[in-house]
Amino acid sequence: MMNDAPADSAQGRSGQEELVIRVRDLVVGFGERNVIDGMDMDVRKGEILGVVGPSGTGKSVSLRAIIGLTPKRAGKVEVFGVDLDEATDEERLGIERRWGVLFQQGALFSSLTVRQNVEMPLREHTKLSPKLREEIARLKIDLVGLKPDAGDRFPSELSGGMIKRAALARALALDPDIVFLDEPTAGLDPIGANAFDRLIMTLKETLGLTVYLVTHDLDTLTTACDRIAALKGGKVLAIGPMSEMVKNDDPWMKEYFRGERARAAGIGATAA
Ligand SMILES: Nc1ncnc2c1ncn2[C@@H]1O[C@H](COP(=O)(O)OP(=O)(O)OP(=O)(O)O)[C@@H](O)[C@H]1O
Repeated sequence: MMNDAPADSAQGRSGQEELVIRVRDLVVGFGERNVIDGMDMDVRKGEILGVVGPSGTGKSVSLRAIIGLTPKRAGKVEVFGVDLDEATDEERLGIERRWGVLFQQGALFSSLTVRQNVEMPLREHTKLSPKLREEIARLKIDLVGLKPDAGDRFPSELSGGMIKRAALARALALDPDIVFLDEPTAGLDPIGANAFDRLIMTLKETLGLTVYLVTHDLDTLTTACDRIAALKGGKVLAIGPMSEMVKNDDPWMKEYFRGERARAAGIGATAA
């Protein structure tokens, strides 16, 4: 199979990429069912890792389990070399400050303006003055390509693309090293989705972000992702660049990466 050899430590061995997230034997379930059932995953520093898989296979659950929003039944999650189960409250908080999350549908507070939404993590995690918080929120709103007046608007007054950008601005509020994005281009038209992909790539390049990106979007996978992790049956079926994905003979992988939609997106031409 095409799984990359796991590195020995979160620091990485010499000559290997540095890992920022290291997941081993992760099990997450609800009721009698384990949705994630023995998942291993390495996320390298500075990469955009696209996470794909059949609907309901546990992509969002994997994201939520890594950040601790959904409890795991077994396994280990290390972020920046720290085992989150063994971290002190202080260490854990320190790590939480180093990641930002964009949930599906943006999940902005509807009663707050965009600027107040972006300020929220700064209120929770810092003692900055209101003036400084507001200034930082303005900068983040600008960074994601929204006009300054968008800051005064409420989420209900924004287009789908603007909501995603506003949610991204909030995810970037604390200058994170990692961002978790759950289907950021879902519901956007192709032009809006493409612009969002470019924004993520620019932020990765300029800010050195590591990105865990759950998506169904073949264009995003081709344009933005350095590597792809395909989940199936609660495990990582394959992880690697697109050039490896298109050669995988698993039936779902074949259909997804070499089927009609993939061909329309210009993928598959590189398949053997
Ligand atoms: N809080 C929960 N309680 C019970 N079941 C849940 C919960 N959260 C997720 N699930 C179940 O876990 C499975 C995986 O859900 P998840 O949202 O991770 O899928 P996904 O791979 O992201 O799918 P999609 O591509 O359709 O968004 C689904 O069957 C879902 O119903």
